[in-house]
Amino acid sequence: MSSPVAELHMHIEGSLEPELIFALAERNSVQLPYADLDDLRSRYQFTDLQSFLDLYFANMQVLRTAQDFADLTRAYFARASAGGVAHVEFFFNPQAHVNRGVPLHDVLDGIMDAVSTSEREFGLSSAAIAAILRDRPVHEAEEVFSEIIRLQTPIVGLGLDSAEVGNPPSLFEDVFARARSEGLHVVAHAGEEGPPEYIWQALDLLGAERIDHGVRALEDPALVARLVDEEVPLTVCPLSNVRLCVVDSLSEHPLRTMLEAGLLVTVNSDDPAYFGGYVDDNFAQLRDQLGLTDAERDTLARNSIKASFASDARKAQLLRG
Ligand SMILES: Nc1ncnc2[nH]cnc12
Ligand SMILES: [Zn+2]
Repeated sequence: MSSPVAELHMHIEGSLEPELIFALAERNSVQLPYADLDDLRSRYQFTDLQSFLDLYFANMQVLRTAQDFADLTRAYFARASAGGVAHVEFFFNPQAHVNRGVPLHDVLDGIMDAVSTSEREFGLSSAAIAAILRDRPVHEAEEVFSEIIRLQTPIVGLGLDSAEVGNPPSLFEDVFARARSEGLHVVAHAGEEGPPEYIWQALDLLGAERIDHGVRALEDPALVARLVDEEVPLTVCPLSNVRLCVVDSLSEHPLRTMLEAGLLVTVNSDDPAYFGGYVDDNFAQLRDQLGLTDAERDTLARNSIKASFASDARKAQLLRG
């Protein structure tokens, strides 16, 4: 029996499986531009982050009600738990829903309803991180964040995602400062497609406690030294990196190099419905294609628990297995 894992980098909207897209389209009378499931699946071929984001945002149009968000979140919890995930901190993109007319409280009610029962229903502790769309105007981020706070939503943190290049962390200093002053954890996607400079900014300007992806840190030895020294976790997503052409293949993935450099690396699924698998699939394919050993898997599992925002008591429980 392998040790339990915490998943720290996944987007709940990225767990929207093709079957659920069709079921929700039917439930909500949404006309899909796909003939059938095969037609939809044939589009899951990406050349870069933006080509994926276009489909990701298009498909989430089927999410309309609090029940839809609760069903989506519970479907992910069930699948993650079956794959050995014992704790999850997941992203959701409030702007992506509010901007197309879904009331924020419906998004939050649905997601938080699933979070509130995850331990009882799935044996999985869970927490939600609101992620800001970095390719949208800064004022929009500030407005949606204010509303989340006004509604006293029990999120655990604020994150930053979407199209990276040309949208540096520096733009969002103020909203991240507010999040920290509200006592929230802060994390940011950086160094996926964007340069190491964006990782420096995420650390220095946003106060990011974890870097999501961060694979391009390897291009900057001074940055690697800092990340090692300060034990900043990197939430790496191997299958995502292959599917978005960040790396050429899993066998060439820098995960082992990162571990050997002393970085606090974790393995995550990012958008599992789009990238060919959940956390357990990532580990299985790393074993088969990168030769990941059981000892390396255990290190990665322990890293994920250490890097989580779970309470010390919950961390100790998870580490005991
Ligand atoms: N891999 C990723 N990078 C940036 N934004 C995202 N949103 C969903 N998946 C993402
Ligand atoms: Zn991501």
